[in-house]
Amino acid sequence: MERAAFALAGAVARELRARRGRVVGGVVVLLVGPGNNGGDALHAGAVLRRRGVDVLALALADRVHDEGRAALLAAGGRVLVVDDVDIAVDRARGADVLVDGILGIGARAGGLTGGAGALVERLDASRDEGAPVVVAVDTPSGIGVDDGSVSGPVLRADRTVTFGGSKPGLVLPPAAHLTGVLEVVDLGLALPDEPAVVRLEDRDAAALWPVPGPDAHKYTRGVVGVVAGARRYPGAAVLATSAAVLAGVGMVRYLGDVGDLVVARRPEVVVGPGRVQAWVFGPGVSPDDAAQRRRIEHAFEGVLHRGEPAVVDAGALELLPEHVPTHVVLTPHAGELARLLSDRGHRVTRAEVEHHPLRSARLAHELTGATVLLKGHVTLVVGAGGAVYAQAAAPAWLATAGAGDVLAGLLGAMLAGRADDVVEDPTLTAAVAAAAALVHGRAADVSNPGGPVTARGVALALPETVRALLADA
Ligand SMILES: NC(=O)C1=CN([C@@H]2O[C@H](COP(=O)(O)OP(=O)(O)OC[C@H]3O[C@@H](n4cnc5c(N)ncnc54)[C@H](O)[C@@H]3O)[C@@H](O)[C@H]2O)[C@@H](O)CC1
Ligand SMILES: Nc1ncnc2c1ncn2[C@@H]1O[C@H](COP(=O)(O)OP(=O)(O)O)[C@@H](O)[C@H]1O
Ligand SMILES: [K+]
Repeated sequence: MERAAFALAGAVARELRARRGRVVGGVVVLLVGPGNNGGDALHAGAVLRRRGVDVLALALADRVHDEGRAALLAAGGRVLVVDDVDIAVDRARGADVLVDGILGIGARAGGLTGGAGALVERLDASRDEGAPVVVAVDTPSGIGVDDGSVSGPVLRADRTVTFGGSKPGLVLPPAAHLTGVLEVVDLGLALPDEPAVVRLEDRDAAALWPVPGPDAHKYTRGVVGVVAGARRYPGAAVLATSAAVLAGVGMVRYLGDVGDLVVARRPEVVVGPGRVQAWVFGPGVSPDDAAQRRRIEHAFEGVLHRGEPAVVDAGALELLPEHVPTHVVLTPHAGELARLLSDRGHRVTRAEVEHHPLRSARLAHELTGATVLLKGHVTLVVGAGGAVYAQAAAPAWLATAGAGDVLAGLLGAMLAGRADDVVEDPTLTAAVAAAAALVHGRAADVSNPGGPVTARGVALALPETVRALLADA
């Protein structure tokens, strides 16, 4: 606990220096709950008090960590037992830094209730320019530590100082939005080898990228077959094929009704059937389009019997066979996932998927056998053996029509390049899908850092994004 408290005090001191230029004379208010999480906050408060910081602990439980409380008082800090929420709000608002030590990994489901819940709700509703910086101890209090669920009020943190190792809830939506900058403090504890939820870094994505060897030719690099678009939605075909071409693949084949347009925009694309190593089904396809429907149903034969990997997006999700291998990747957004689950007897709404994205993606994986990539601000991937990835590299500007078509084409190219590998190693598909989400988000930033992006711009930025990723690895 001592090590945790020192690291936490260090993080708070840095925030004080950033806000006021100096640590001495800063005002820190600790929100203290009943357990060790509150104990960490109190011990950190004692360290800060000895550095000349004015520290007030608001005790939000009948009893708080005895040793921590004694340490803070011995250092000259103050403890106020909260029985009036108005007074607590007033004190908390006067702080430079608020330390959220209400609950950590011991939090039960159901979120913050009582005085703590009321206080947090009031504080979160009044965050303006001058509001205190919030540093969460271990986790923002009240989140679902194992599944990222949010079932009550949570004080959004600017920074979370977490101990021993990251926790699933800190990277899973919706709680991931409440974490702020994540700082992991190594306490030298023995932790399980594999964290339950993985976020790939740039160098992981680089290692997964299908880089052609010196003796490569177009068929060894892989051919991706794209069944997308219709007279009504020709753009989806252009975007999906463009992304596949620009991600780098041996060849892109297009099957559909708008081949002329696709070739006019991307002369590299070959129109018509032939051997492929991986498929992209669905962008811009409506399930009532009989011709595209036939093409997709026919191509699924290859997926089921010849082991061809596939990306199943948008309109093709409704054509998914009952059960498919894990080298099939579904790429729904929350609305499409709600539809897919409802069609299979689990009635859920889009809002329910957004509230419980991990549970929903897991259920879809269990029901279909497919690897499931659920798109959103944090993109989740659930694959073979229940492996979970959570990628959050994308700017919100990426939420624009056609961006999903680009992701489908990009992922199809990656799967075509590693088709044998993903069939041989079922766990690889989810990693490749997570890498595609990472590259997609990075490409949005590369196309126009900090500003609006277009789906076409994201596709055009893929070559530069991949080059930089490989160069830095
Ligand atoms: N486990 C470890 O190895 C370490 C833990 N540390 C700290 O200890 C924390 C965990 O401590 P605890 O296990 O004491 O758990 P917490 O401090 O998270 O809280 C547990 C207490 O809160 C109550 N409680 C739980 N959910 C509640 C809810 N929804 N509403 C009201 N009351 C609720 C419980 O009855 C219990 O009294 C970590 O988050 C971290 O800050 C650190 O000191 C470092 C090492
Ligand atoms: N708030 C957000 N922040 C970052 N990325 C987002 C956000 N919302 C959506 N995205 C991403 O934008 C893309 C949108 O895809 P999708 O919903 O399929 O759109 P479309 O079908 O029009 O192409 C997905 O890759 C998704 O992960
Ligand atoms: K906390």
